[in-house]
Amino acid sequence: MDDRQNAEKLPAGGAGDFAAELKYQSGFGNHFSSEAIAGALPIGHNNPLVCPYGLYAEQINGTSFTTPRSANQRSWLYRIKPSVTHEPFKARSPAHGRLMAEFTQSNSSANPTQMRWMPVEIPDEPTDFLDGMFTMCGAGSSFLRHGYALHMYAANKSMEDCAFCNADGDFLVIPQQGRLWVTTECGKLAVSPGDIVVLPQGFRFSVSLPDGPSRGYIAEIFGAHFQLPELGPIGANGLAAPRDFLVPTAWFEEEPRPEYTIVQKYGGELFTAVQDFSPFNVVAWHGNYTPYKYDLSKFCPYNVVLFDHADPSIFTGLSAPTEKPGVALLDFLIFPPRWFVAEGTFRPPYFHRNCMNEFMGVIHGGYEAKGGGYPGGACLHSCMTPHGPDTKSFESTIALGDDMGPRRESGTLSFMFESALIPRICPWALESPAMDHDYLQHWIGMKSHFNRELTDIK
Ligand SMILES: O=C(O)Cc1cc(O)ccc1O
Ligand SMILES: [Fe+2]
Repeated sequence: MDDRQNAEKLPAGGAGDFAAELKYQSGFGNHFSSEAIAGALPIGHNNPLVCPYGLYAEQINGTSFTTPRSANQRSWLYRIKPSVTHEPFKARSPAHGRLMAEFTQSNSSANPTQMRWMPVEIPDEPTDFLDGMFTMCGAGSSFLRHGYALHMYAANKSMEDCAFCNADGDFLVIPQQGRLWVTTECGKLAVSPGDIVVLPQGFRFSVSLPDGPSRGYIAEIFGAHFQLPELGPIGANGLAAPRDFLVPTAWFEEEPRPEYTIVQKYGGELFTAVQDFSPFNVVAWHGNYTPYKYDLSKFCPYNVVLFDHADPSIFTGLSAPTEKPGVALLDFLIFPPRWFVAEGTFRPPYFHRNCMNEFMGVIHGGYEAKGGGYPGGACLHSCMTPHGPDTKSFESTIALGDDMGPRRESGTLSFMFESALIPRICPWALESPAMDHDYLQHWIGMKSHFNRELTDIK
């Protein structure tokens, strides 16, 4: 339990601190409701002729109107001014240049090589969350509502007088260094390394960096939303529990904001629209389409208790499905601190070739295979590209022989995204100074242990 109790969380800060005052609602996919002023939420009516306090009613739909009820997602926001009250959208100048939402032969590369990137440098020049984001790889198209993009970010300053709105897809953000204070239309979320936050398509949000230098990972999915995985024979409990997902409570600001900019990502390009008020003017809301956060230390891992190595799908925290049962558009797998107890078993991740595509990152500590990993770095093993324990891990595991005993891997937290869609790599990711060109060296020197006399398995 020690990692969970001592989970590295930064102090909450003093009076007036963003995080200290926050209240959340708990649950996954619930029909939530919240009001910042008592009586602001119309009861028994979504769209009254006149809303309480003269608020405007506005619906945000995260699924088509006609999506079956079990998957339908929408919320009603009661706001001081409607979102439409803004100047025309214009292409942002300068253009961003390192974001992609449609992966084609002309803008990105097919490359099956095992790839690893060292931890990303945080820039010296003032850079906010939006400008600090860059796409690493992805597949499919936002326009066709099928695919994903994997981004990283490295930033050092808060977004000011501007909110981001992603029309392309849902973001799942994984801070690795530095807290994120995220203001959304549904309220505020304080997110620390070790937490994740999901910002669904279309919600306006602004990110402050209370710790300055910050970096992390962002997965974006087009045309799907994350769900909790089925538990099958695991039973009714285990892995990520619905009640550990936290949803904000209504918070609003009403002061005029003469030059407030909405930056809309649409087809991977950025557009800006100026308005004279804050988009965070929602006094009350209700619905099941909301941002949410999750503390990864709450994840309850299951695994083998006698022998062999479970497939990593046992670590699925959230899953965005395709139309094929059991085939993910993007699974999010959590590798938390845990016990290794399997007897007579080669415990590190096995040698593997997968029809799926695997992208990994490290939040803290290391990862026991593939030349280790570094916090803030990343690696990609695409469809059918071999990977597995590096020479050193293989030899040292074999050398330990039978008497490994139960061993606790502490102080570690890493994750993997797994997708059926083959990623294309962005040119700036291939040319990045963080690219580890020696990655394959980790498997050099694997020697043959083939011996016709060795007939028993241990
Ligand atoms: O390290 C990896 O690449 C991920 C991974 C984990 C695991 O437990 C088994 C196979 C596998 O590919
Ligand atoms: Fe794998």
